[in-house]
Amino acid sequence: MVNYKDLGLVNSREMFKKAMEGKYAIAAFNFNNMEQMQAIISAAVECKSPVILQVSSGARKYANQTILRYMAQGAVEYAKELGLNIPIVLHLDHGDSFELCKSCIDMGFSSVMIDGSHLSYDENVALTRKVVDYAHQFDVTVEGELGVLAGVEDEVSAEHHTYTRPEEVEDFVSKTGVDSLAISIGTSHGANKFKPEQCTRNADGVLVPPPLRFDILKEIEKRIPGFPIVLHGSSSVPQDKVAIINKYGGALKDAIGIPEDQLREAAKSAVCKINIDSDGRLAMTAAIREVFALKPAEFDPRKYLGPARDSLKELYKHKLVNVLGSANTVK
Ligand SMILES: O=C(CO)COP(=O)(O)O
Ligand SMILES: O=C[C@H](O)COP(=O)(O)O
Ligand SMILES: [Zn+2]
Ligand SMILES: [Zn+2]
Repeated sequence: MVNYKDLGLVNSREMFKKAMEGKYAIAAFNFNNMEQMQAIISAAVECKSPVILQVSSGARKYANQTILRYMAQGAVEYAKELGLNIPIVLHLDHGDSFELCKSCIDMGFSSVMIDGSHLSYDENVALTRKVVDYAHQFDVTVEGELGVLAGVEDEVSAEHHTYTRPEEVEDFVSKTGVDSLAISIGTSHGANKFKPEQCTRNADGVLVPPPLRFDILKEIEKRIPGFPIVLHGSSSVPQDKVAIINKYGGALKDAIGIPEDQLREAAKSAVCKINIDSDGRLAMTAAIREVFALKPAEFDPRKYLGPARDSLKELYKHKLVNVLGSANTVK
């Protein structure tokens, strides 16, 4: 048994409280390897921002949960070495069982998500409550979810959005005791968030996605005032990265994300945590493809993972400074 407090990590409670008061959001960036972790931490330190290191089920399979936990522990030391002791949360993304959440809590995660959104309402409440009861003994914070994102939610695939029903949130929050709530208002995972036929085109012929359902968010805020809300599937799918990938042999078709203006607006509301994974994947892939295309004689992984890490760091800094607004909140 390891408690996150002994590793220098923090839970999300204080972070979300400040984000709510300061009208900004905390970035939760997914990581699977050293370069991603370094890019996240160095960006957050330079921006004087708190940050959430997020571990998905795919990351656990790819990199191993224990290794990722040690990397997060290393991240705390790394931040100090870079010159600022920023608050860092180690969070389990889309936990799908009590056992998985327990194993993360027992090995030093400071926050977990239990995603019961695909279950019946009553089953979701019961599972989430069970995780909260365990987690709170160790002061670990818990994110629950109501509503299903379109596309692929880990192994759970949903054909259509099932938007969060505002009339359920009060009951869910009070029965489960969760610390934050992920909702569905039109975002989805991956780099193809909308089909072209769902979009309109602007004067330049560029696809414009349908707006997020801010009306649902407002209704939720009214029913649970001051309660931290989480937005999954919040990559913006930068078109310059998509263009570089396709220029150098990639085949991304109709890639489209959530416009940054809408995330900026969300960050000012009760949305305290915004999840971004796909944008980092695009930044890394674009940088690596470019090196492969322009320097075909390179075979030292550091010669392409290095530029990928630099590009990731720039992307993360942009998110913290220009989109989520969490920069300069750590003294
Ligand atoms: O929600 C996410 C992780 O839980 C990531 O969403 P994106 O695929 O939009 O980056
Ligand atoms: O929630 C989805 C995340 O973007 C990560 O998914 P993953 O399991 O492929 O790492
Ligand atoms: Zn879900
Ligand atoms: Zn997600």
